[in-house]
Amino acid sequence: MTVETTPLPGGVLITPPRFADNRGDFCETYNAETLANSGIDTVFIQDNHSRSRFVGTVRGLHFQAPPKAQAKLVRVIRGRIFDVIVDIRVGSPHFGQWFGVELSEANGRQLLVPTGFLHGFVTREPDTEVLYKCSQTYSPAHEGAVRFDDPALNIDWGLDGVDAILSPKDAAAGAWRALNSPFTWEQAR
Ligand SMILES: Cc1cn([C@H]2C[C@H](O)[C@@H](COP(=O)(O)OP(=O)(O)O[C@H]3O[C@@H](C)C(=O)[C@@H](O)[C@H]3O)O2)c(=O)[nH]c1=O
Repeated sequence: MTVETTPLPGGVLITPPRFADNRGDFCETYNAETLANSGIDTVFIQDNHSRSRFVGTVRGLHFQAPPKAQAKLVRVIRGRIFDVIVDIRVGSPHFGQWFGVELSEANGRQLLVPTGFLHGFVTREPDTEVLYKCSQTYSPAHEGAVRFDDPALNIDWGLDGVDAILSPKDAAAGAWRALNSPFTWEQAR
């Protein structure tokens, strides 16, 4: 398993090995023990699967507030996404900074999204399917969102002229400057 840090401490890229033979290939997509050996001991209690029909579908930027804050382990089983995290831990030296990476069926990469981050992605292929594990269950009462294209965040989604497709909820998401983040850097350390 390859474990790579990202410019945002806590955000980690994980690539489990694939073993190919004449039948195809095999991969352990999740192994708690292997992850723990790399210092990742997050307990995941919910699995999600989203399917997006069109290129340019944006889901995000989302978080859940404590006590329902979620860490997520994100991967793609069909197609491609550009997956984005934003540090919203007040007092963090990286507060307001974003990091994005392509996750695809082909590259088998997984992004660990820690608590204290916004998360969102844009699809780069039609019929893209994303699987992710969550460390907390879904709680609409604790949900928060920030507009994905807020100029203050200046995220390069790579849309290249493609119109973003959003849920009504995401289209109505608030501005970055209006976010009252419930996360602090101190708690995260
Ligand atoms: C996220 C979620 C949604 N739902 C329901 C609510 C709604 O009817 C439908 C679609 O929900 P949403 O529009 O919130 O789905 P979506 O926009 O895909 O939301 C997800 O986006 C990505 C980026 C994340 O990081 C996730 O944590 C989650 O926020 O599914 C659940 O039942 N459980 C869940 O865990």
